[in-house]
Amino acid sequence: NSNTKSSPKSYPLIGNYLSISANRHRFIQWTSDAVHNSSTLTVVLRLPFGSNHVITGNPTVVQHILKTNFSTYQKGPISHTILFDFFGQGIFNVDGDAWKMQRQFYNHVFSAKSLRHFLHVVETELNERLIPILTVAAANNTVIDLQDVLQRFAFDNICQIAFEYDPTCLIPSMPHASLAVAFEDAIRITIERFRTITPWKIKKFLNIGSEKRLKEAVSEIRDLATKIVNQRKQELETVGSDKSVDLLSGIISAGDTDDRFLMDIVISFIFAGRDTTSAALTWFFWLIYKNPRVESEIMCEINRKPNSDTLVYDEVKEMVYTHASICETMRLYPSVPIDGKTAMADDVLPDGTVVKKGMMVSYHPYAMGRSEKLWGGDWSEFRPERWLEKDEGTETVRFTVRDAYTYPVFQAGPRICSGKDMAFLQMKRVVMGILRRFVVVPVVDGGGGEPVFVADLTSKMKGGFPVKIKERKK
Ligand code: HEM
Repeated sequence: NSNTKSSPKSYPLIGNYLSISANRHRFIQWTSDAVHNSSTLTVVLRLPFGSNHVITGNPTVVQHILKTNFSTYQKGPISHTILFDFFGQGIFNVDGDAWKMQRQFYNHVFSAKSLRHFLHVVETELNERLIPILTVAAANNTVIDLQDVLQRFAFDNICQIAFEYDPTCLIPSMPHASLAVAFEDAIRITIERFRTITPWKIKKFLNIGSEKRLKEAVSEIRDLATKIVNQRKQELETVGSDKSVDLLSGIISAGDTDDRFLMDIVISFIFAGRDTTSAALTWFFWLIYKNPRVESEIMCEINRKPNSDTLVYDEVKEMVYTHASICETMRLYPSVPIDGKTAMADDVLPDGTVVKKGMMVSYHPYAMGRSEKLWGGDWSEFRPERWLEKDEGTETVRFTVRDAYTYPVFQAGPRICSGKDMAFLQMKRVVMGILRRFVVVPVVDGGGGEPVFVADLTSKMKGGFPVKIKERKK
């Protein structure tokens, strides 16, 4: 790429394979550096045997692939095959009519009415499960893994809203660890398929190594999905579909009862809901620990709210400073740090990069959030104020919406995350529920250390997030 000041070293036949392989475990940071080093914020990775992977952090290019030329940039057949064993025909792995159909159901599920119901589900899980667990941890001064706790919280939550099924992951005995590990392994191995040139199809055929593990993990996850599907079907037969607002009931009632497809829907939903909000919240608690001024501002906002266990929807919506702090967290640690499409036809990107049919073209929210060009010289500062604006006359603070293509943390365009509003509602309510009662103190010395960023598909802390919980002094 002629725009690149210092692009990764490329060799005939193998392209950038040596650099890619050496940086496989820090792929996100490495590609982020490469994007920053490019004057156009776009780089082309040369893959073995002449295929290329375009990675961009350029908002104009992002808009081009996610909106203007939406039909050219799809999931595509290669990605579909790689993801199929885990995601099947779920929304994350389909294009065209199959996508449109599922998208409509998701839109229905995330209507304002169901968001109100969802807030109620969050509050129940918060008051009956999360707060009691944190209370015990505070009383006993124990170290807990907050990343794990938040994932369990999100898992229970999403299953209840989407399928009216309660997997009871977040209870004091912390059960179902093997299911969580199965999810983790399945995602990691699936994503590794994109980043190795080891022929995973051969390993799969021979049922060896990581592919053997993937098969086991997927089978364990599908067992849970089958249980959920059967339970919903049975309940619909006895109770009828009138009262059900959940996603799965909607699809079953509309006449689609192919079990494999219903399971795919369950898996995609759990995936979307379990890892994304918990990843953002995990980094949020780390960043406010490092920035006590921000925590104090959030506390002022929380203390202005009525001190009740149940809050009305509008009260949670109005928490602008908390909202800004979560946006700021995801600028530095976007839950999905990189996300890819496949070009379905030859094209030229607005910055001049030539794209050939079949090439992967990814946008890189992690690189974008850390770009001086896009966020200015203070990009590394955690400063929620950059999302806020004061109304001159009234002195009220308002949230300012940023251009979705400069901040594509929820993707943008027609396939923008359909759970975005729900995600914010959940995250803000959890932040409020935890901070009103407790102070979260990361265990940095004596084993914890500074968190290490790792990303298979979502931005995690390597080895978890060990914290102590203290009761907040009134
Ligand atoms: C912090 C929270 C979240 C973030 C940052 C986030 C981010 C994203 C991103 C980047 C995509 C595009 C993925 C792709 O290329 O296929 C996406 C899609 C999607 N998200 Fe979220 N998400 C979040 C929470 C949620 C939640 C809680 C749900 C609800 C279960 C959800 C449901 C979906 C769905 C259904 C799609 C597919 C949309 C489509 O393809 O049309 N998300 N999200």
